[in-house]
Amino acid sequence: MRVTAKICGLSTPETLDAAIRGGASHIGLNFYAPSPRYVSFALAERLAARVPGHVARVGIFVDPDDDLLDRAIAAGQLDVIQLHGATPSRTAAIRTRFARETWAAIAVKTRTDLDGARAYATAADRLLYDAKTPAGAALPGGMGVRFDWALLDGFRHPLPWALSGGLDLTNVTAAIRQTRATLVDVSSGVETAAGVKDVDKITAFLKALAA
Ligand SMILES: O=C(O)c1ccccc1N[C@@H]1O[C@H](COP(=O)(O)O)[C@@H](O)[C@H]1O
Repeated sequence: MRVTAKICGLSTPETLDAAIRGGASHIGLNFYAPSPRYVSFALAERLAARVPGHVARVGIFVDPDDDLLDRAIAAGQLDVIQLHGATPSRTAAIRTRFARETWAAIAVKTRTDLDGARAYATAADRLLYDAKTPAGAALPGGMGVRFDWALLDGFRHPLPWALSGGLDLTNVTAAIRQTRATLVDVSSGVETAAGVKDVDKITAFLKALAA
């Protein structure tokens, strides 16, 4: 079973290049202003220009308006829109309007949260199961929180999916073995501090997938 990875929240050429060199299938550019991984349109444009055609550029958004999406898609040459906090109807509208592969992030803590994924079956192209961050947390993702992967046991996925939330070098192999994920997504697990990606951590994480 081949497993691919999205390295999310990249904001420097060095770490972006490490993700590409290491074989990431997707790279993520974060357009949520409160995030420590936020990239301006100008930076997104410079980073996107370094990404070869076989690597998909994913934009991360939290309930974005159309203007932000317009500008970010152009700047980041985005192939994929990753939505946090968007309702199924808004997700479907974005997918139709922008004609991009669209991922719905599902914030998971309980089986009921997971069941909520079904509402996106005709709205999105892929589900990103991510851990629900604590009430009052500054961000809806990117906080290194993981959910109980056993919740995925026997779940009938309504769409292709990816596993996210608190993954790192120490747990990604077990996560794949347990969930049978074929696409994993990591952000804080390849950082030395919030928003500071690390070339060696990115390289080691991607190497673990190839082993
Ligand atoms: O990373 C962020 O700052 C962020 C902000 C707003 C929404 C999502 C965000 N990150 C996404 O969260 C998941 C998991 O991150 P982690 O590996 O647990 O740190 C990942 O998909 C990021 O795209």
